[in-house]
Amino acid sequence: MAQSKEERILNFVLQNAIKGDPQSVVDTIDKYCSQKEWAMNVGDEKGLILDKILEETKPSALLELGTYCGYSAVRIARLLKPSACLLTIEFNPDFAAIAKQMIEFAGVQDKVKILEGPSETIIPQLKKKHEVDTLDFVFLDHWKDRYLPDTILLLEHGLLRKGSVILADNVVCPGAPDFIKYIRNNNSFECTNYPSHVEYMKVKDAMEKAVFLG
Ligand SMILES: O=c1[nH]cnc2c(O)c(F)c(-c3ccc(F)cc3)cc12
Ligand SMILES: [Mg+2]
Repeated sequence: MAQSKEERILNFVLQNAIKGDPQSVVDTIDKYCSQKEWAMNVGDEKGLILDKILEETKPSALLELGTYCGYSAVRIARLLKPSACLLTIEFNPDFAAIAKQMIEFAGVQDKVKILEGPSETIIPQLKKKHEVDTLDFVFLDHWKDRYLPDTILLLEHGLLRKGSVILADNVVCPGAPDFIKYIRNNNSFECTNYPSHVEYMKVKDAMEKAVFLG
C-alpha cells in the first residue's frame, strides 16, 4: 500500500527527531512540511502566537478539536504544567493513529488523551465520561463549519467558565465566518484577532482569541 502523507511525516520524525524531546518533534515536522510536503499543522508562525497565549493562560484542563498528526498537541503539551491535561478530538481514525505515535515519540503521552470520533458526539460526554469539570483552554482547529456549533455545544454543556479561553485557527483562510460573526457579536465573549499567515505559506490567515466572560 502506498504511504500516506501523514505516514511520511511521522516516519520523518521517527528518523530525524530526538525521542522524548517535544521541541525537536515540532521543529522536525515544521522542517518537513515547509521543505517537502505542505500539511495543515498550525505551524511555527501561528505556533508562536499559540505558545504566548498558553503561557499567559497557564491552563490545567484543555481541549483541542482537530488533532491531525499531533503537531499542536505536542506543541501545547510541551508547555503544560505536570498536572495539566489536554484532551484532543480527532474524527479521522488514520490521523488519530499517526497522532498517537507522534505524541508517544515526543514523550508527552501522560499529558495528552486522544478521543477518536465526531466532536458533536464527544463534547456532550466530556463531563460524565471524561471527568471534565470546566475547560480553561479550547483550541479550534478542525472543520471550519464545526467551529460555531461546537462552541455552542461547549456552552450548552456548561464546559466554559468565567475566563475560559477559546483560540481558533484559520479564521481568515479557510475562514469561519459564521463563528466570527457570532463570537464578536456575543457580549459574553471578549475577542482579539491575531493576524498571521497560513502555515508554511505567504497567504494571509489569522487566529481569534475569545475569552468567555461568564
Ligand atoms: O482543514 C483544516 N483543518 C485545520 N486546519 C487547517 C489549516 O490550518 C489550513 F491552513 C487549511 C488550509 C487548507 C488549504 C488551503 F489552501 C489553505 C488552508 C485547512 C485546515
Ligand atoms: Mg489549522
